[in-house]
Amino acid sequence: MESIPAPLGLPHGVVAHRDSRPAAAAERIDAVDSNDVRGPVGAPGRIGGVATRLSGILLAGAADPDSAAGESGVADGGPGRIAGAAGRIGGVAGPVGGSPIRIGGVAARLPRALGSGAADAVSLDAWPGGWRSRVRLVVDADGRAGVHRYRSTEVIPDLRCPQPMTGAMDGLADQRWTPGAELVVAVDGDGMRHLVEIAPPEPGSGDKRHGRDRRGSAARRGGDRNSTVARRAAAHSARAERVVDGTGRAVQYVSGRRWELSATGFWQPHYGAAQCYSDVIAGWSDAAPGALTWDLYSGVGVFAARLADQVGKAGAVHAVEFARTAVTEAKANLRDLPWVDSRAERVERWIVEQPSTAPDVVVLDPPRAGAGKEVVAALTDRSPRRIIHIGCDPAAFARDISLYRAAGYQPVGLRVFDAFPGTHHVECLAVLER
Ligand SMILES: C[S@@+](CC[C@H](N)C(=O)[O-])C[C@H]1O[C@@H](n2cnc3c(N)ncnc32)[C@H](O)[C@@H]1O
Repeated sequence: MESIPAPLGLPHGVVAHRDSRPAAAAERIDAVDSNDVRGPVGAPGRIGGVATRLSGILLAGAADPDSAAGESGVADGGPGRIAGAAGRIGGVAGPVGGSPIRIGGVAARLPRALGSGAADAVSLDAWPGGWRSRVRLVVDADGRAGVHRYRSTEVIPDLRCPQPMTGAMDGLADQRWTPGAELVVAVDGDGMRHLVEIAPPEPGSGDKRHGRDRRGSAARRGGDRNSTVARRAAAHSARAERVVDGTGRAVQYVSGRRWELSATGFWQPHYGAAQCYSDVIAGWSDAAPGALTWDLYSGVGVFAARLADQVGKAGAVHAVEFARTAVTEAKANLRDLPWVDSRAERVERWIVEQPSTAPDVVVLDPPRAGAGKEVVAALTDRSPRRIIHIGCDPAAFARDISLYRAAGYQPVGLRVFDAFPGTHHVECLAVLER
């Protein structure tokens, strides 16, 4: 287990009120009041319960690979607060008020739950004004941009939020948009803001988000992997996009390499995350020249590029991603690295078709619900020397790690990043070996 000191003193002193819960990574949080940030708009529940629940989920998830993500079976720990600034993940200062329950406990318990040593829990850099480079908004019947009320389709036309990067939301509240549309705001690596309006879904297109209260059963359980994927696919399918600001083509940089991608495509939302994770991965992977490596759930190939640098042209990187646009963009952005093979396939289908030849290093960065049993089983059957697994939901992450452990892999390094300040999500990265 490597040991890297945790930087303290985040500029964002995020303290949650006891009468709210922390927002999820994709959720907007309520307006800042001095040092306080409230949870998602209209969310019930108590903050102390959330911290306890998270810890419980980690422990339950690690112990039981079948345990469901979400809130089931974990006790509410009563009132408490998540500590601010120095008390965040990996911090040493105590909580600001009352209870010892704090998010730092999550990081402290994570390695125990995973059977590893102490986590190196650090924060991504933050600058005053916000960390979020990607924001997705909805438009209400009156054409006002806003966000959904927690677990509801009701649109709250209030854009005050401390998360977005400076300037990202400028002017949006003053304009009227197409009712039922979505707005994507992306601030790219050149500091350019791109604003894209995505047309409302066609009636009967399969996108139920505007017709169904998200308090439905799947949402209540946290959503299952397939329904989430299907819903997102439907949400993105064949909806006209209108570029309102910028070019609609975001330019991003990682380790001196330039990417150009659709502003509505996936990029790590914290402006510093792609570089940060890619550095951790490059440090851990240590792939030899000529080695075979896989980048699963590869997006536009940010991690594939780092693996490609290590294995060189005598090696191979298989990058697997199901979003066709992202794969087209990966091919274009990595065209000088022809030993990267970018494929538009579902990981769960692709992986079972691979020969038993052991890859040297495999990087997995699945969506929030995690990789799951089938993928982990197929992967561990092929006995890679090293697996690097990434997840922003500690519960799903712990469940996946427990699956690796059951297959004989152990975490030998673990990093936790507070990549979504003001939310209960943290980015967890583990490197595992047999
Ligand atoms: C968390 S993102 C990571 C992307 C990339 N690693 C990065 O850092 O930019 C997860 C990616 O997995 C893709 N994805 C989700 N489910 C998938 C599946 N079943 N098979 C292949 N790709 C999938 C999504 O489209 C998304 O690009």
